[in-house]
Amino acid sequence: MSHLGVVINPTAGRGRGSDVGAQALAVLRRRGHTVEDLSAPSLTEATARARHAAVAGLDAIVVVGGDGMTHLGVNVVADTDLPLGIVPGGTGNDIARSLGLPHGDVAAAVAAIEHGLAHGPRRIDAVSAGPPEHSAREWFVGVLSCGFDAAVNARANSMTWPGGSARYVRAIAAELGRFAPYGYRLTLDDAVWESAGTLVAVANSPVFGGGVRIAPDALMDDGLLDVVVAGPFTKPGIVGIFPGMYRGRHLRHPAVQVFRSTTVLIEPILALGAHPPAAFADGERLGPLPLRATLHPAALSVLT
Ligand SMILES: Nc1ncnc2c1ncn2[C@@H]1O[C@H](COP(=O)(O)OP(=O)(O)OP(=O)(O)O)[C@@H](O)[C@H]1O
Repeated sequence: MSHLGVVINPTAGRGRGSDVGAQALAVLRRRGHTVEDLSAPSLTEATARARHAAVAGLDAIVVVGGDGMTHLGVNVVADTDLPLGIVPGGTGNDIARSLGLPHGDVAAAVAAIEHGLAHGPRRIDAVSAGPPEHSAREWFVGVLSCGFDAAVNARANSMTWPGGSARYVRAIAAELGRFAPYGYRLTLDDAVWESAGTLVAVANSPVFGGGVRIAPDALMDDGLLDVVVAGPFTKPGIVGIFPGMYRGRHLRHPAVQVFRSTTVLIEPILALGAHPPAAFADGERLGPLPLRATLHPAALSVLT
């Protein structure tokens, strides 16, 4: 039996997180594991508690929630041998889905964790990102984005009403109203893309934003980032391309390109367009450009 540190986000999945978390604790304890509840009132405090516990002889950290909680777990265990278990309880759960983890079924999620504990974790790539001139880095495993969707995300987070997906509809409308193409320079392993653009997504996994297949061919264990860039769309152009993105159809558009690279430096070029919005990674705010993202092969152990 294992010694597990569990971090629950009670607010995940529009408030379902605390129920899913209570179920996860009960199932894990019933299965004979020693469980330490490391949850806290905020993401920052939960991260600090998990970091503290991680060095005290746990067999794994288990997060309960959405992509934000996976992001927390990744930032605790990346580049160590401590494995990460995920009980999906978020709204989108894009990373858990990309890993093929069961969602909506706590017992099945716990079975996947136990399978990983018994047979050894799966190693996947993780990405570190931060300002090029500083050593401070944050990890992610999903998608970093610093285009139109990041502006929408930031705006939705600043709104107090309405709730749920209606908030995103309102945020999209507001951001479309003020949209002008952004100016970017991307320096990749063997290419430079310098252009006005609408979207830049640095993808380790294929899906973000609650089911948008932004980089359909991205693999989490191929040692490469899929860097998706979109040229300067008009406002109707953005509206037109969006529905097809759930199926990855945007890649057929001549203004959309995908680069593969192990590292990417993203800089704002104001001579080419507006200042791009601050980046989000795994759905969490990362910070303003310039940013460098570097892929670390097999840097994360996940229980699947
Ligand atoms: N007690 C808490 N512990 C951890 N995170 C919390 C807590 N309270 C609020 N949060 C916030 O929850 C957000 C992460 O939510 P999470 O991703 O787990 O669920 P979700 O948004 O419903 O799912 P998804 O991202 O998959 O759509 C973070 O931005 C964090 O600030």
